[in-house]
Amino acid sequence: AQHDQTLLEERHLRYISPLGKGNFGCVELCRYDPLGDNTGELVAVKKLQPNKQSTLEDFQKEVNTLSVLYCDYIVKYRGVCYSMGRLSMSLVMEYLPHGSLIGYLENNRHNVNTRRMLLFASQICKGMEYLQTLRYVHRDLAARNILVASESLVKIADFGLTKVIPCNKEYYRVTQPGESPIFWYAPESISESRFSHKSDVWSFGVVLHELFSYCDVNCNPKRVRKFTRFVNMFEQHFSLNEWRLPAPPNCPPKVYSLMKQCWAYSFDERPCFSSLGDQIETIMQDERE
Ligand SMILES: CC(C)(Nc1nc(-c2c[nH]c3ncc(Cl)cc23)ncc1F)C(=O)NCC(F)(F)F
Repeated sequence: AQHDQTLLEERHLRYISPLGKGNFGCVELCRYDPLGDNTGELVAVKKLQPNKQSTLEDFQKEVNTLSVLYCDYIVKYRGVCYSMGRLSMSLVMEYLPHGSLIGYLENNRHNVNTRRMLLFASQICKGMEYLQTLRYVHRDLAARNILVASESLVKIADFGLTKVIPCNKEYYRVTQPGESPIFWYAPESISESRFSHKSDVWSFGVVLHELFSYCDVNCNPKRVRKFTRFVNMFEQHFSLNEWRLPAPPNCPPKVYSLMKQCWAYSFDERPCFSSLGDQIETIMQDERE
């Protein structure tokens, strides 16, 4: 698809407040207000600061990725904005007022029930299924990268680490793995830096666990950064004694079994996103009765 290079003018971007730090840069809440009368749209602006980790072409790839994605369950791209004579660029996305899933679940614990979690899980599944049709591997699927659009709609965001799988292969091998959020990584991603749709499925299992534990940090360890000396400990944990996260409190057994399917040690035993979506729909039916 032709990359949609919607060019937005920096002079119409009104800074409002900081939103957070993502992969490759900070993200700010702005209003894109060409009429100058405050009727413009609120947007999330990801400013790239080229540094040792990320270059302009990394950022251009993220823009190209997001600009061809049209899906209800993926954060919408609004355009790019160049400043300082194209020396720095910003990725402009729709602003979702409820923020990331982590904050939302922590603040709305009481009124998010099993059915709502299953609805969110099925939407993330559909978004991942769509990504897969374009041969994209997200590589950073985690509750912190899911945005809440409304109390009944979530969207996948932060495509800074997303890669396209080459046509003649079923996986993507990362050459210089930077800091890696290994708690969400499949074993083959930790030990061989190998990423595929099936490693995204592993991460989806972790997102399911985060969802059903209301992203309660006591239910899962903090973000552990990859230190090579821990790698083999993690690997033997996963394969030999089948170490897996315990079921979150009050998690329906059928949902925990979904998580365990996603955490199959060998990636070809893990379900695909369409099968996961079907299984979630079935569990939703049972929950409705
Ligand atoms: C780095 C950044 C800013 N972090 C946060 N964004 C938003 C946040 C709140 N509303 C938003 N609308 C759009 C976007 Cl791209 C972000 C937000 N809220 C809290 C954040 F920490 C982010 O991009 N996180 C990944 C994402 F949550 F988007 F998956």
